[in-house]
Amino acid sequence: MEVLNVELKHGGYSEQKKAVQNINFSLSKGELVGLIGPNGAGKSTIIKAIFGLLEEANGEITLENDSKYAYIPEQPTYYEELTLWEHIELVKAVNNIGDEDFYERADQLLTIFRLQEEKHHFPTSFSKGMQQKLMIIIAILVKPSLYIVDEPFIGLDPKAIKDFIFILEEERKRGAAILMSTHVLDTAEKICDRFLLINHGELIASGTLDVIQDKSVPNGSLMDCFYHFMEKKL
Ligand SMILES: Nc1ncnc2c1ncn2[C@@H]1O[C@H](COP(=O)(O)OP(=O)(O)OP(=O)(O)O)[C@@H](O)[C@H]1O
Repeated sequence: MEVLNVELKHGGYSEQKKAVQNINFSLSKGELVGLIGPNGAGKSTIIKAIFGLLEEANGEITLENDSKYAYIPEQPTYYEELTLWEHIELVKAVNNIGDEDFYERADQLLTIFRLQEEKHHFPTSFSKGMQQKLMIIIAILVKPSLYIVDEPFIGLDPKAIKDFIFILEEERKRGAAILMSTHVLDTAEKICDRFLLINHGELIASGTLDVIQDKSVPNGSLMDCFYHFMEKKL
């Protein structure tokens, strides 16, 4: 069953210049799909199009009925005047989450990500990695059907990356679909079911690693395949 369907004819930041075109893909329940491509390829533009935040867009984005989505941005955004715990309270109120185990889950996540001692501190005093963890925690608490995650692996320490990957696995078992943009190809290769390779604003290859290898470097790593496509396009 599809959680997200993207049929983007073109999109960009002005009428004259299209940043992305002919981007068609969908995400099924429980799938983790990697959005891969070099700097400036159009990954963030596609994410903006999904959220309806693009100045110029032509196409159709369909989200499964009544499904909640959560965005984990690369650059953390937070309220300076709220503590970590107040952010958690805000997520509960805004999303009308009545789960009895909400606070228990929140506490578990604070323990996993080693933020218990900072529970009542303001995120302005946090490191970038700690702020990223706050973004991750509040996204998970929403129990979304769809996660859109922008470069989670730069900034998080190795333990946090391991814990985050484990939690994503659990979320997938619950049925959540995940679209993840990343440059960390060795990790993407290990955890993603499928890949969408973007270059110069177009979807140049998509599918499982096997399918991508068949079109580029047989038995190659995702990195080998990526280089192959980049060289071909230059
Ligand atoms: N706010 C903006 N205004 C005008 N053009 C933009 C804007 N943001 C991005 N672009 C252009 O759109 C194209 C795609 O950029 P995008 O940010 O989607 O790339 P990306 O794949 O996310 O890159 P990165 O890996 O560096 O994050 C680029 O040519 C970029 O210059």
